[in-house]
Amino acid sequence: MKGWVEFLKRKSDKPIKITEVCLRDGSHVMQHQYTEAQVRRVARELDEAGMHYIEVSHGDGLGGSTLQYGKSLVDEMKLIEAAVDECQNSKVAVLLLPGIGTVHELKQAHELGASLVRVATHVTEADVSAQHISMARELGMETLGFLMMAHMAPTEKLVEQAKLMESYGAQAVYVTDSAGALLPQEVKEKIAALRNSLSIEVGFHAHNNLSLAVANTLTAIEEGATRIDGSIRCLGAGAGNAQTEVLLSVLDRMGVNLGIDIYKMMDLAENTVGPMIPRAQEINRGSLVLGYAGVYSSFLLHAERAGQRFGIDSRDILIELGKRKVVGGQEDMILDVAAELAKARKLEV
Ligand SMILES: CC[C@H](O)CC(=O)C(=O)O
Ligand SMILES: [Mn+2]
Repeated sequence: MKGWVEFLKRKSDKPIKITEVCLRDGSHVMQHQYTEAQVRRVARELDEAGMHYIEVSHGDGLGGSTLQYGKSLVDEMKLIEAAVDECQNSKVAVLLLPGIGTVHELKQAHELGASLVRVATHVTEADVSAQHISMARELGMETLGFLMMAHMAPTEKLVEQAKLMESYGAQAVYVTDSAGALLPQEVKEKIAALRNSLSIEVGFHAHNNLSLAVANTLTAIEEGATRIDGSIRCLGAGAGNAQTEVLLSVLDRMGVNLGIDIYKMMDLAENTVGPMIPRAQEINRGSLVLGYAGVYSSFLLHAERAGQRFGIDSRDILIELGKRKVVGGQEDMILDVAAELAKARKLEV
């Protein structure tokens, strides 16, 4: 494996940095009901294990605690403050989706000790991140761009959008595989294109809907991605992310030691996070079909309801929605598609 490590060094001179997202992406799974005690314990144990960054926010980012996105049990600012309080070395990160979170919340999180922000937009809408990226830089925060649903844009478009984020001041841009739909070859192509076109770091955020999260993350690293996300025990939306303790174990076997204690991560997964999760994170029919169709997890329930109403298999609805490249906020399309499919089938009979 020495060859692999040498190969990686040629791809990037920057060290790989891991962001643990269970306290943010996992908030979706916890239905935003994290208690302060849970956040304190997870943050403390991650810190003791040597985790580089710990992301803490509502699942939909700062300001996400609303009726529309799900109310948090505990104000996320309180949770951010608690995580900062527990961390001696790990840095606390936050997620911000312009339109959901505002500069006001960003300043508040920064005052409480969050030192890194990822400003997230749909993969074709980087232009809405300009103000938030520049404000975060003014605050002195590490500021990274996060291009969600990356499978929906051709590579040239992704590069164009990442360049916009770079021009606004982002210090890295992530390829975010929100639906867990990217295939290894696509990850390779997208990360390589960004590495060749940007002068900043490139990151990768995987989801495990097609059981490819760890494999895709290794491919991203091989292509020079240095900002990497994982969720311990797969505690992230849908089928979860690259399982952090598994990814770290594989990297260690490959000769890449990131200074994070693997035994401590395994124990944290087993004794702390496992018992906290409402039900085991698995790739069930729902998460699989979301990855297969390439649509947001918020569409699943609506598609199932529409399927029942129109007598159509919800998988057919989701696949058609994927083909039409629907984005979050276009949930009204679900009924249209279901009605169209039902009509077409009646005509066929
Ligand atoms: C809605 C925000 C989303 O959970 C961000 C993210 O982690 C992703 O797109 O994968
Ligand atoms: Mn995610």
